[in-house]
Amino acid sequence: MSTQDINVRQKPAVAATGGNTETLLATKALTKNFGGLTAVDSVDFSVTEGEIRCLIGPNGAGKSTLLELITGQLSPSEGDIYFDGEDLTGMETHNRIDTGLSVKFQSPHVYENLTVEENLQVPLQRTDRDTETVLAETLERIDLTEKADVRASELSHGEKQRLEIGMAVTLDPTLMLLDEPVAGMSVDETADVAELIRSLHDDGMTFLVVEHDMEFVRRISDQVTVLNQGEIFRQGPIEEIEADEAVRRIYLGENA
Ligand SMILES: Nc1ncnc2c1ncn2[C@@H]1O[C@H](COP(=O)(O)OP(=O)(O)OP(=O)(O)O)[C@@H](O)[C@H]1O
Repeated sequence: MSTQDINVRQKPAVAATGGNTETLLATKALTKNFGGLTAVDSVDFSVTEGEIRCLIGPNGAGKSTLLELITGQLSPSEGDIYFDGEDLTGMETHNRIDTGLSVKFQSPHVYENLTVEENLQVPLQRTDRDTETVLAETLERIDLTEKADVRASELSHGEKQRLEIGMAVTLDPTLMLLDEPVAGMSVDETADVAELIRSLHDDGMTFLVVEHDMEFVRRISDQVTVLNQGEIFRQGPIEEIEADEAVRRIYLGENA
């Protein structure tokens, strides 16, 4: 891992270069059975370098299962996962993180008794990045510089979520996986996280985001994948997805 400034990434965003279409993550016929239930059903899914891809779908569609297969918390029943040209299938979660994959789960996984800065130091122990520089930049980026010495237990829900995104950011991942990053947040907190994601994206980070909050999806993503009953139901720009009657019936009808 390099000690580069986190604001100066080696791989520029698609937005900045205007046309990189390299596939970063790909699943091939990925399947997960839980007994008689097929939660993820032969899914061919890909994320292109430089994009913010949102994964939506009704409750029980298989979104979290797909994410957990990608992170390695679950093993597939069948199929393969490729990331940055490497076959991840069968690789342990911590080794996947070393390939440039980082994840932030739905509920904050911060260390309540540690300060904000100490929390950010935990993932940095895995790397040879310049701790002082990365800490200062990450604190500023997640807008918690003023609270660097405050215990995580004292933070609001939104601040904890930003801190956990910050912990993932310290690893300078190529692909960030976020599971419902704005669940339970106020409108203002949601806007802050949207801004944080967009700014990380502008610096070249690729995102795969599972989210129910359609206003948030509209703010951050161009391309959306709709999962239904373990299968890809639709993929396309957010405007098309929102205008699609069949999608509205299976999903947006609940939230529109
Ligand atoms: N460990 C498990 N054991 C058995 N069944 C499971 C397990 N995990 C998930 N499932 C089932 O797999 C299906 C897909 O669940 P999953 O949590 O992936 O859906 P989701 O799209 O993330 O839903 P939500 O939006 O409610 O979080 C559901 O029917 C769920 O009950």
